[in-house]
Amino acid sequence: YDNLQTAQGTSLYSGTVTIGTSVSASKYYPEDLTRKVGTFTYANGTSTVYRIADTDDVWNGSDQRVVVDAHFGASMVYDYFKTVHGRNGIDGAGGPTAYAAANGGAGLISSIVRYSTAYNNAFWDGTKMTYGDGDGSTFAPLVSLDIAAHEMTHGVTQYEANLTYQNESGALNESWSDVFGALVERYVYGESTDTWKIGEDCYTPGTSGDALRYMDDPHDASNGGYTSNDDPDHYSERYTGTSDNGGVHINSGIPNHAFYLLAKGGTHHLSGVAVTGIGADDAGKIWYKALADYMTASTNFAGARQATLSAASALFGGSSAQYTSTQSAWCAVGVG
Ligand SMILES: Cc1cc(C(=O)NCC(F)(F)F)no1
Ligand SMILES: [Ca+2]
Ligand SMILES: [Zn+2]
Repeated sequence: YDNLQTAQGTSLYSGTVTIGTSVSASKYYPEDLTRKVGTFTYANGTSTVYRIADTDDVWNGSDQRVVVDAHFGASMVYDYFKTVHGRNGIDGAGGPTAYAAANGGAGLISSIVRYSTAYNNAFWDGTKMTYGDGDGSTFAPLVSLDIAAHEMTHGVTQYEANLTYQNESGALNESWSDVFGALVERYVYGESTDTWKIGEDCYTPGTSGDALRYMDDPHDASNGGYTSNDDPDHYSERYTGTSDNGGVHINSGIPNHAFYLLAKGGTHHLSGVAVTGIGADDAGKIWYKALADYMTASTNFAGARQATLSAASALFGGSSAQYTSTQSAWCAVGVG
């Protein structure tokens, strides 16, 4: 929601849009032909998708807020990967765009809002982004920037390592999405304590200060410690059951915390291992290169440690502070 003002103040989406072969006059669509990013909507509670239009390009209707935020989010995710990592879109080639092309728009990386009814989730389905409105209690509409980046990073992972979505490789898949969710939010709004919270802008709208996950403190000790947000932050605490695809949203706390310690430094509350922070920019470069060049579908936590060490060595050298801190970050969380 916090992006609506941007749309009201300026013509964030302006001008005519090429629709198929003809150009429509003075009708405004949230379709950015430069970034190849477009946002569509489900008709309330149906499975019919349509292109939402506006006549004056001020998107302040009650059903337009989620469109603005989803489109803003996708645009910022595109800009982050292009500007920071030199990656063009989700698939690395300015796409995938087939979905929109097949549904009446130009070829665009598509986001769809208002999925289902009171749907407390968001997801990348292999070709496009989809957001629920939330039930208004557990979630407000799930169009917050870190969630958009989290989900669209599942797309990036799919075209790169394609980490199998279960057990340790699945927890890495989830963690890499949380990491780039945090990094995109930091890229747009600057670093703050919210950077390391996931979903804080849409989780429990009736409660301030909480979040879906906490990279700086997966156990969420601030909330009385071992609570509903009780995710592990050390390998010795990993979940080994079968729910949640083998704990993919639970064990993600372990690599999430490794990334946090690498970026910000600190001493692990359980292992007592101290990590000298290298900053989120260099940590993000290591994490991206590991995903793109060294990780595969079956990579586990030990493999992720090795992949990030290989990336740190390639980027900064095997005796660099970045390499040494990558070693200690994984050691702090009990991996390697
Ligand atoms: C349990 C559980 C957590 C998630 C989750 O993280 N979803 C992505 C988000 F965008 F909705 F946050 N899904 O099931
Ligand atoms: Ca956040
Ligand atoms: Zn996810």
